[in-house]
Amino acid sequence: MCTVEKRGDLFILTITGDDQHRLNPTRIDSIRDALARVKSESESTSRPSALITTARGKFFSNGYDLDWALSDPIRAKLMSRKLRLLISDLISLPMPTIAAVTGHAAASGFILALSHDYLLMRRDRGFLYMSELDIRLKISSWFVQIMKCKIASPKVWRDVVLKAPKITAEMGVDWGIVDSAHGSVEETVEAAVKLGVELVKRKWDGIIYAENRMTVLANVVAGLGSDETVGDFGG
Ligand SMILES: CCCCCCCCCCCCC/C=C/C(=O)SCCNC(=O)CCNC(=O)[C@H](O)C(C)(C)COP(=O)(O)OP(=O)(O)OC[C@H]1O[C@@H](n2cnc3c(N)ncnc32)[C@H](O)[C@@H]1OP(=O)(O)O
Repeated sequence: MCTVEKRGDLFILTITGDDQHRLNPTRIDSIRDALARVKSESESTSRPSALITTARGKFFSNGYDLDWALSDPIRAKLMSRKLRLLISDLISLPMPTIAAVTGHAAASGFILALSHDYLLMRRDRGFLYMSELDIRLKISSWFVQIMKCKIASPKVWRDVVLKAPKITAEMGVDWGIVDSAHGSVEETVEAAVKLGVELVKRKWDGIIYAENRMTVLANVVAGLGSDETVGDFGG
């Protein structure tokens, strides 16, 4: 499901498996467990660190596991609640976070990538794709909150949700979604490591870093807990 490698002061969380890395409770729990290990280790050493999240294979994450969820509304609510807990873990993590997107990231998989402080992406393979319109699902209101906090342009919000484009890394850089595009999986991860090392050099206090991130993302934090998001079945 996922592994965590310590490389110097960096934690590299890799979503594993040759499937689509669909977000169901089992996979979400495994990522949350990995984040809990990262948090606890960083607190025990009290050394500044940074998290890089990447994935093996063709997919970063192809979004919710709808096959699992569609059989029962309770399952959909559970999946949504667990994803909101995972995003909350990321937003409150006491270190900088970098998504090294080396494959497709669709809908909640896109949101998982976007919920990192930085989003680096492979140029030749992989789409960021908010697919709800194409698959006849109502987008979650809290997804839009995250997009509005992370992407500057209302025209981009409109296009991402109401045109459901398959966004490449280069398009993502142009639209202000992706921080940088890279030639291969290796180059994307290498660039993420380089960025992580630079950020760790600043020796910020992790608690203060997390508090400031949550202040910047206050609207997202508020949306993660509200029952409204669960009620609208928007995840
Ligand atoms: C009773 C229950 C009540 C309701 C229950 C509700 C459920 C929950 C509540 C609702 C929540 C709302 C919010 C929803 C959240 C979700 O997560 S829902 C799930 C969303 N997931 C999806 O919809 C999946 C979307 N993914 C896809 O459509 C595809 O997997 C893909 C991402 C488009 C990839 O397609 P695929 O064909 O597999 O891709 P490839 O073969 O890799 O590539 C296709 C061609 O494109 C070329 N290519 C790939 N990357 C690039 C690139 N970067 N640049 C250029 N070209 C690229 C690739 O080479 C292929 O080209 P060809 O070889 O020529 O075909």
